[in-house]
Amino acid sequence: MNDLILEARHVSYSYGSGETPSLKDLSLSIRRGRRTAVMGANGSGKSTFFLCCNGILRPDEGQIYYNGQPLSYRKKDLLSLREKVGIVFQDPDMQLFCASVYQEISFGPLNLGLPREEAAREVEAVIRRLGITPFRHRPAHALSGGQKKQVALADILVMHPELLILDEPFAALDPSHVHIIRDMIRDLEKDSSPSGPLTVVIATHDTDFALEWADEVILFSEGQVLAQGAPASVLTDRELLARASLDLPGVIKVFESLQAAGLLGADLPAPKHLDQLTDYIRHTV
Ligand SMILES: Nc1ncnc2c1ncn2[C@@H]1O[C@H](COP(=O)(O)OP(=O)(O)OP(=O)(O)O)[C@@H](O)[C@H]1O
Repeated sequence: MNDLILEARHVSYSYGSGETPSLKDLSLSIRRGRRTAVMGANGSGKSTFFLCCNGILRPDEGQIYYNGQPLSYRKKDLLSLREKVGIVFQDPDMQLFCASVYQEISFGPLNLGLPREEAAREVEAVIRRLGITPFRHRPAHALSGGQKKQVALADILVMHPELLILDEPFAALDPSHVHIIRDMIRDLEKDSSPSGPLTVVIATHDTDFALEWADEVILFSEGQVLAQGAPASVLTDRELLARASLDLPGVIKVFESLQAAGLLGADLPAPKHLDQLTDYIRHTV
């Protein structure tokens, strides 16, 4: 099986003739089963790239490859691609259109032709798993922003995608809903589809989350890839972060100031999260 689930080669895209291109000769690769964080300033092209990944947008130039094959834009092939590549949009209102939460989550499996009983089993399982039971019969438009995000994720997970793209899943959430969505994301590690482990791509501005969660980070700037690599190297590079309008992770700021004060060894590797930093301190004092 191809190690790369998705690859973009020299992709350019403009929303209209005469518009500044939103993607400019962009090339990147996403490895199967790896957790990838896509980061960059507002307007750097992340959402536009995602829309190219499931064929909603077609590049003006260049090519997207899925499982080693160039995307085909025939209707039948696009429907099949969209079963495999699920996008949870930044704004859940772009995604939710059925009368009730239950109908909303059932729509995909029924539309796919799953027998009613099997579809109901799948829907019940995802409703339980994502804690949607208390509002399962409410109309989607009457939910809070956090609840809508839970339903939007359920909508996609019930389809068992191979590649799951979450576009800024924490945007506009209060801290308790950020926790709920973070726990859901951690729980996704158990998921797999018949063709292998689930690959998750998340667009976020939260460098602490990316440092802890991701295996790989891709930085976007002005429609191009500025850097792609391990979180511990990309997210500790102040110059790269400044060019992508991102902050140094908080845990790295504290780590570096403890090193500068001589309280932690200069040779310690960057911690991935607070617990690791706490361990360093415990072993030093
Ligand atoms: N529907 C559209 N029509 C015209 N231009 C658009 C459209 N959507 C996005 N753009 C432009 O394309 C560029 C890239 O936008 P995009 O939404 O892909 O960036 P982003 O990195 O996802 O930003 P954000 O972090 O704010 O979500 C921006 O200049 C934006 O104004």
